[in-house]
Amino acid sequence: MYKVLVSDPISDMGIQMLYDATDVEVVKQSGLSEDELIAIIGDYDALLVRSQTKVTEKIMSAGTRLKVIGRAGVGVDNIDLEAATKRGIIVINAPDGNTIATCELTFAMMMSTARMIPQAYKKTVGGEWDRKFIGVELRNKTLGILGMGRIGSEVAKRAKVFGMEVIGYDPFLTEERAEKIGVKLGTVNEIVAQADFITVHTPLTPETRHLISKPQFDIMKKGMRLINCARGGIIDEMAMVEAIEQGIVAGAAFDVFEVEPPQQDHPFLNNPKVIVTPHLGASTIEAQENVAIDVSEEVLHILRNEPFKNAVNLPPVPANVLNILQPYFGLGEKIGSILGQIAQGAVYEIVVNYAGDLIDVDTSPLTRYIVKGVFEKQLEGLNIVNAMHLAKSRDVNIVVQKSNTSNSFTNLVTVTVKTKQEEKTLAGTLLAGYGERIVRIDQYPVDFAAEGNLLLISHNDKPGIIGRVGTLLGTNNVNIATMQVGRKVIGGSAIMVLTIDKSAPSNVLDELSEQAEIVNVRALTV
Ligand SMILES: NC(=O)C1=CN([C@@H]2O[C@H](COP(=O)(O)OP(=O)(O)OC[C@H]3O[C@@H](n4cnc5c(N)ncnc54)[C@H](O)[C@@H]3O)[C@@H](O)[C@H]2O)C=CC1
Ligand SMILES: O=C(O)CCC(=O)C(=O)O
Repeated sequence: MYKVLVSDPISDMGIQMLYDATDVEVVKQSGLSEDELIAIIGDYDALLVRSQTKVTEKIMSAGTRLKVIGRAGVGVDNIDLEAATKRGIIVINAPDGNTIATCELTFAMMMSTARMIPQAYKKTVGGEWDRKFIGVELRNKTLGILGMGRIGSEVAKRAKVFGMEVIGYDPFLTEERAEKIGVKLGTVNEIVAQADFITVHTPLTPETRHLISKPQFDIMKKGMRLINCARGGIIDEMAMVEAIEQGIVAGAAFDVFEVEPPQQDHPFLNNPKVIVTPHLGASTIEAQENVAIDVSEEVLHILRNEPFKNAVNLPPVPANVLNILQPYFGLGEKIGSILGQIAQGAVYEIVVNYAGDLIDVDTSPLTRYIVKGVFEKQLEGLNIVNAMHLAKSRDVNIVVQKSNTSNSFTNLVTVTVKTKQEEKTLAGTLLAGYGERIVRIDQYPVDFAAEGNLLLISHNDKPGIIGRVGTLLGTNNVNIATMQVGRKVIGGSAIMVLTIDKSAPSNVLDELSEQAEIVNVRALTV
């Protein structure tokens, strides 16, 4: 039974599939302190959070069973990603579910600051009939958008409908895409100098921290308005207060703060030109359901060892590449696993060669599976998130090669594992109608499906050996399911690959090793 802890308020409707899963127990407990979380996290396989829970390294190290942290939302700045990656904890988010909610809040904030709706509301309910709130129209104004991802692009579309001119900046925004959504491209400073309204939609990173600060306020159009529904700190709060005092900024609307919640004496809170909300961008019924559904689905996939898509601490794999590579993941892992079990000594290099169909795509996700396979019997807590990190931290050199030809195979994955004592090579392919096949061990051609208990016996190709191995296993009640013999030349060295129904006891392995003409015996499980 997998145990999932939900430590922030997350839509019950959205996580219904977790409640419904017969292999999952869900516990909801919000508002825990770090120490309280540390005390209980050891019982859980998954942790689901929004933005309140700060998932620190200490919490993760207490979470000895933790496989996945699910963030029901976009930003993962409340999760220590580096610590998660080191421990092999997969971090997933729900990047699409709250785009519209946040975009619509941004628009509401822009209109509110243009027409001073909250300020007017406050006076009206306070009994004052003040009609001096003269606002500005959005039509014919210039909107600058910093960060043209999901939310920024949706804001741009709506701004166009309101008759605004839109200038955008995003290092990944191409001219073609900008043209398609009717946005002019500009640099941060060009935007700052021209815009009547500016809204930011980037993550908070070292590059975006104080993206708008004193130098930008100095060149801003007087009387402009600013909106931040992304992350506190993208706009320098103190520099903005000064810019309001200097009449540069006529109004601002902030949903997010450098420190949340802000202190009672935060200068925004009693400034009549600043509208504030308590980080409500994603707070719609629809968005909360969407993100909870997305994150629950992914958590279930990860707990059940099924493929998943939104891991934040793994490089993204485009769908077209994933479609090509996914069928090879199992094969790659098995090749790695066999090599990891048969190679004697500490591995210092893994050489992977991709041939045939595989040479045209970025194969690094597949390489992760191979590396994971090599070390899976040696390193506890290893998974595809931390496999490369753990290999590199042990100074293992990973070399990836690609070749056009693959002899008679349409695709071929060949892996060599090097230790101080020896080099071992295995090649595998996906054969139409037959699935994953291992087709070479060292220099020997073979053909078998790597599954269950295997015996690899290196021997000299002499009459009677196969019979003796069969008899010895039979008399010890070890049933042989399949047998393959590979050799290069008659009478030379050869290899025997047996799949057996249960693992052979060590005395049987010793007896096998002692047989004349048998060079070595290696038992493994795949
Ligand atoms: N207030 C709230 O409740 C919510 C806030 N957010 C925040 O909004 C941010 C944006 O969300 P999405 O649009 O879904 O993310 P996204 O990943 O689709 O877009 C972010 C964009 O920022 C761009 N970017 C990164 N560095 C930049 C830089 N130095 N200058 C300009 N652009 C840069 C990226 O290229 C990307 O296109 C999130 O990172 C999150 O922090 C998201 C949802 C709700
Ligand atoms: O969960 C929330 O309400 C915050 C949403 C957010 O900031 C995000 O998704 O990045």
